[in-house]
Amino acid sequence: MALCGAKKDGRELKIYENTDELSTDLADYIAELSENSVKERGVFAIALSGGSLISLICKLCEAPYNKTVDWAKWYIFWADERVVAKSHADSNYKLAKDGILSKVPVIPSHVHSINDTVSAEKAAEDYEFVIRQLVRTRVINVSDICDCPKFDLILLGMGPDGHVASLFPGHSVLDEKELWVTFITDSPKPPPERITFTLPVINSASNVAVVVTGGSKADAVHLVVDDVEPDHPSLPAKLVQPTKGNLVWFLDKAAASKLDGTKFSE
Ligand SMILES: O=C1O[C@H](COP(=O)(O)O)[C@@H](O)[C@H](O)[C@H]1O
Repeated sequence: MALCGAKKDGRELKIYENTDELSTDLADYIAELSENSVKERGVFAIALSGGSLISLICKLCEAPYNKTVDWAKWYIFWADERVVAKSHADSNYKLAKDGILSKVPVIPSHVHSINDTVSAEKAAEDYEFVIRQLVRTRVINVSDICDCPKFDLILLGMGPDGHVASLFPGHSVLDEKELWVTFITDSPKPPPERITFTLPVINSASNVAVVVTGGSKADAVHLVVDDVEPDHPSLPAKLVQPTKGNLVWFLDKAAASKLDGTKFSE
């Protein structure tokens, strides 16, 4: 059961004793959003991240979710991707394919990975083009307040430096306002070439979940959630603030260990 503490800035915090409890609740959360979205729109457009997130959502491959989730209605995207071959160990697509997508009955044509045969710049352009086509046909919903897609759910991890997707602290792409998908060639975390959703796209989603585990991220969680040094040079995770959507942070106790006096109730 989560030890929950409401926090400011519209962030709901869910804190768990361990990653096993977190994974179970996260699977429930995703399954419920999927069910609601399929009821309302007939489809579920979800964007994944890479890294530790994938092992934390693996329970979706197990009972009851493997049978109860309407996998054929899922359209799958990546909030960020490393520009490497899809078969490369660094590929976020490969991580999700091996960990989840190969184990559940998603429709292969609904899985929208990047073009891995072109430059980072072209891969970002191509990916935005694909998303624009799917917005036109409303497979992906559209924001009613800005020119942005409105994903049903974007799942993000966070690095110890506060990066989310491939939006790194102090990087100029944090200021991108027009593009939906952009690229970097100087990622401080290898590999250097990546594509990423921009902040306007992340902040237009109906639901955003930031999933963070481990003591190595406790300082960053504290800086972001407790809003330490409000004028601190932008920590990307702090800039994740959906305009109209819901924002939930899933934390294990280790990641939450440096939060200021949060009161928890079971
Ligand atoms: O490089 C990346 O890092 C972040 C965080 O990864 P984690 O293993 O520390 O959870 C990840 O969310 C992103 O998708 C990935 O490309």
